Amino acid sequence: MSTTQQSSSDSATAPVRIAVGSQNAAKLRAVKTACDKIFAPRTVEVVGTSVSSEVSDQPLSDEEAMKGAINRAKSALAATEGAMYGVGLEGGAHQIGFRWFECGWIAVIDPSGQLGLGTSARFELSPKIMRRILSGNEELAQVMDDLSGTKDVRNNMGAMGLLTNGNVDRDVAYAQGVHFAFAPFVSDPVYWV
Ligand SMILES: O=c1[nH]c(=O)c2ncn([C@@H]3O[C@H](COP(=O)(O)OP(=O)(O)OP(=O)(O)O)[C@@H](O)[C@H]3O)c2[nH]1
Repeated sequence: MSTTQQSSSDSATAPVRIAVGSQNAAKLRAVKTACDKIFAPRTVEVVGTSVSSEVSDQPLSDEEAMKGAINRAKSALAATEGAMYGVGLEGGAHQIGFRWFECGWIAVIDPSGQLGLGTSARFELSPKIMRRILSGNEELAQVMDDLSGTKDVRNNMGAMGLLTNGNVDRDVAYAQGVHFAFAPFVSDPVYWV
């Protein structure tokens, strides 16, 4: 076997390394679940790094949450040697009429700078929760920990899990958003160019 054949077959069997801009366990589970499907039968290695989102701890618009996801994806890719993609996930609230909702924004970036964006499904934030977020400098995770009497909801089932009685946990909802953010990289280019 020639050297060229050897190295191309090695790269085809090496794990696909995905850099994630967070060490949040629910976010890492979401990326692993989605990427195992996207890249099957190849093995996927998810590397989580703590990076700054460069937006507020509790984004209050889709635009801000999307920006946070992009910033995280770029920083994760730059920080992780050998990564094929950087992924950023950012939870954020947004207002529609008089009501408030939360969803996760997901950004995927490759070394050429190509960007894909997606979101999880969204859920409604009650006026009781929003009053605390808007008036008290609290982020959603703190309010949910306090109201549920549990600790570290953000890394586990998330507000999504608490509000659906565990039927749609944060990692499950975010995994769908990861699939949508990978769409430009995995679907027929006829839809994009
Ligand atoms: O969309 C969501 N679905 C959920 O089920 C959920 N449960 C808690 N939160 C909270 O929403 C705020 C922004 O999220 P966030 O991405 O900025 O931060 P995070 O602290 O969770 O992770 P990270 O900053 O360590 O990566 C933070 O208070 C999160 O904890 C959720 N958001």
